[in-house]
Amino acid sequence: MFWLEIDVVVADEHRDVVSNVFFELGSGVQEEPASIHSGATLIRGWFPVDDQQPEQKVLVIRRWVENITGQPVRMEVRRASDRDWTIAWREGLKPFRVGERLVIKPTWEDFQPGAEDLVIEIDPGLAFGCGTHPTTAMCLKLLERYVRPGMVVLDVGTGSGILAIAAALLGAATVWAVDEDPLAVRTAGENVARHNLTGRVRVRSGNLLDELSEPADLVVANIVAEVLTELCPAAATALEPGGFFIVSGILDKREDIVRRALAANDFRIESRLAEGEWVALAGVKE
Ligand SMILES: C[S@@+](CC[C@H](N)C(=O)[O-])C[C@H]1O[C@@H](n2cnc3c(N)ncnc32)[C@H](O)[C@@H]1O
Repeated sequence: MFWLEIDVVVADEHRDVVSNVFFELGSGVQEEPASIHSGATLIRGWFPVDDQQPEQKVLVIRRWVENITGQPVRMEVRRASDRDWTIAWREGLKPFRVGERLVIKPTWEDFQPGAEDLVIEIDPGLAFGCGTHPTTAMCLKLLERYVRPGMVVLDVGTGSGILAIAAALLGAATVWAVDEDPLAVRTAGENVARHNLTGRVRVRSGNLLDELSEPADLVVANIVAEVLTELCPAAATALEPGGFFIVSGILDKREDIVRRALAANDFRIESRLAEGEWVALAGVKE
């Protein structure tokens, strides 16, 4: 594993959202005015990457940033010396509640649960998904609303595994947790094992949508809008009529393209949550 130092210049209006995404992708973040571009900010982050797959990490980061800015961005990428940015970041993270019953507890913090609480002990490690990002929190709330005991759930882009673990704690019989990033697959596997859920939550690389051996009752994906639209046809095939597709990672200005792709694949939108610029939708397969 090594670190990449990445600079990106964005208009000031996008500064907070891009910084937040850098943070959630496991990076420390520095911001400074980009002097040659008035009204623009240079955002610098340090990202841990797998030795085999640096280009993939850069591609994921680029997708996120361009999804926010709505246009191609110039990114400068350098290899950086080791530094443990995760330590300062970890200190800020405390147990917190999402929805009615779910509690997110960082592994290194203490928490006394109530009788009804479902505690997700998470170490995001090098993957997205410590629960603080609005898109993750909204997916958790929608899972609470839609997961029923015995369901087969597919979590596409599992990151830290947080949504897959939540689905299992909410009663899903089988959860497939998949990600194209090998660091996420490793981190999710560790988080699932910590909950003794390895029998019910199966972590795999890839997206599995095309090769699932049994129909799913619910698919959840917290990925940028463009990727969600690409996933819609396969999600429609994986789900029986009446099945649910929960999607987030959608900026409000991109909501239209996701709604269109859902409608084109016979999903009727049943729930919409919004927080800041982010949107989550739940569709039912007709
Ligand atoms: C924003 S993170 C979501 C993590 C977690 N599910 C959450 O809600 O906090 C998106 C994840 O999707 C993965 N990903 C992106 N495109 C994918 C695809 N086409 N198939 C599988 N995984 C994908 C990324 O590697 C990343 O781990």
